[in-house]
Amino acid sequence: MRILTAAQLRALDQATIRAEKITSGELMERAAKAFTKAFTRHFPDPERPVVVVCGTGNNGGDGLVVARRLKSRNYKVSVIQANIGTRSADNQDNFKRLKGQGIEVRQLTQGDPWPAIAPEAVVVDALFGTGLGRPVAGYWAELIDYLNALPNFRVAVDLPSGLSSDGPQEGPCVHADLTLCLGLPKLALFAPANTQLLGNWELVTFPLADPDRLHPEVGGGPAYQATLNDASELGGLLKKRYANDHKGTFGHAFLVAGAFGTMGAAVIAGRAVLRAGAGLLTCHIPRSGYEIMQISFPEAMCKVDTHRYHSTEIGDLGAYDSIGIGPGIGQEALTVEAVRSVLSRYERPMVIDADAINIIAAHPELLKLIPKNSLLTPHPKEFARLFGETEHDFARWQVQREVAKRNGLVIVLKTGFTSIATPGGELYFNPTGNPGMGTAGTGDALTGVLTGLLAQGYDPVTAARLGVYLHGLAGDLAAEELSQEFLLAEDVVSHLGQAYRKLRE
Ligand SMILES: NC(=O)C1=CN([C@@H]2O[C@H](COP(=O)(O)OP(=O)(O)OC[C@H]3O[C@@H](n4cnc5c(N)ncnc54)[C@H](OP(=O)(O)O)[C@@H]3O)[C@@H](O)[C@H]2O)[C@H](O)CC1
Ligand SMILES: [K+]
Repeated sequence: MRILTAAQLRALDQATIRAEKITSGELMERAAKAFTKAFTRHFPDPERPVVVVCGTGNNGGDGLVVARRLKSRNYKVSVIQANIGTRSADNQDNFKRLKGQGIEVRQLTQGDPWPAIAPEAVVVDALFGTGLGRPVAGYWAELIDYLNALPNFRVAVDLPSGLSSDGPQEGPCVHADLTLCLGLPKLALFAPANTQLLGNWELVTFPLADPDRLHPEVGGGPAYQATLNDASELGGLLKKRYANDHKGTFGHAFLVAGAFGTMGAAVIAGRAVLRAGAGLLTCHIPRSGYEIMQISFPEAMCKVDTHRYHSTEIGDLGAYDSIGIGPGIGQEALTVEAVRSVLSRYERPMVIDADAINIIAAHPELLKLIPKNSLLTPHPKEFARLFGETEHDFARWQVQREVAKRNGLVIVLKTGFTSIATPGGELYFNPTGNPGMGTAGTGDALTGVLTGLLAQGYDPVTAARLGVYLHGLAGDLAAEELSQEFLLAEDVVSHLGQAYRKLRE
């Protein structure tokens, strides 16, 4: 699913109107109908009052339609009409259509005292959406502050009012508890800095023209900002397994992980390699890790380093279909040389994580040695060490894209909505995963999953998109069963089976 800018979304609306020979009012009706359906799912009790705060653009127009539709479902709904500017045509029409419906409408004009809102009411925020042209200021900014200070539950129509859809946040913004985003996702939904403003968000879909078919009109195509990975597409990318396949078919993965005190990273990553479906796994570990590995993970083969505590000399790499390097390896001088040697000798895409990333950050000349199309999986701090600090999320995505393209790498930036930048210049966002996965070892599990997918012959971009999705979905399924608090990395790994099953459905 494409992520469009506000301007592209406007063009897509127009393209939909032309292609389907509908009016803009009918399109607004579609959007508001879908919103109302989602809203009533969240708030099934019609006795709970709903106050819709409407602006004068089409976001306000959506709000007016939502009020009318909620009223027809017997909700106790009223409207606060903020007279911000000139009403859009569809706003005007829908304002007229409120008459005679028995809906209380309170007008709010600059300078008016703030309207009282009962604390149990759900506030529907329809002041501004994607048409925001500048930071909100003056009286309307104070209205936003007033709404934010209320104890009420706030549901944003499309976006929290005041949120910049395509760039860093400027100015005041409604703090939504729930955002029901209309039609297609906007980039702002994925920015970690916007988490508090958006609350939980959901996409509310309704029939819109396909932006890929209409991209000349929408001004998109390669210029689309990004893509949100969805199950329907990813499910189709899973490889089939055939009766005569065997462990050789599914690849032999090699993992360089663990050191004295961090052998758990090797165990978790190793399990994930095989649970993701690789046929064979060899782990390179320091001598002191040998018993730990063999006992806790008998399915793995071990190559033991000459050093007792660290990996220092890594032998022949020719036999392996994929390599994962980094979890728990530390940054000892001899390990740095071992990493350098692996990077310079291996010629196929590999997975580089954790300490291997920190080693590369400390020795930038290593970046050029990384085999083309390899996967780098930094979290934001590691990303900053590698590629420098950025001012905001949007700038970081830009840098992520540039460095992926320039170096021919797949860069997996691990955030709430992990982003994947490809050598071809695309940016994908992942929708699965939950805060319960912020626990030790889940990153090692991801390294394992990605290494396991590469071993099975998935191309690196598909491996990244699938691996991040499956890892997050396994975490979601585990959290559903066990709670977010309880979650351990091994729970994520042990739910990979269910995640595969669900994705194949
Ligand atoms: N396909 C869909 O998803 C559909 C979504 N729809 C909804 O339409 C809005 C976008 O509507 P639009 O009319 O383009 O814009 P807004 O309603 O968000 O706001 C425009 C009005 O607000 C004024 N404005 C903008 N910034 C400010 C500001 N900082 N201070 C005061 N006033 C501001 C603007 O006035 P200008 O002076 O800038 O011209 C407009 O009056 C989208 O979010 C969805 O909710 C449609 O229903 C169609 C389908
Ligand atoms: K809004």
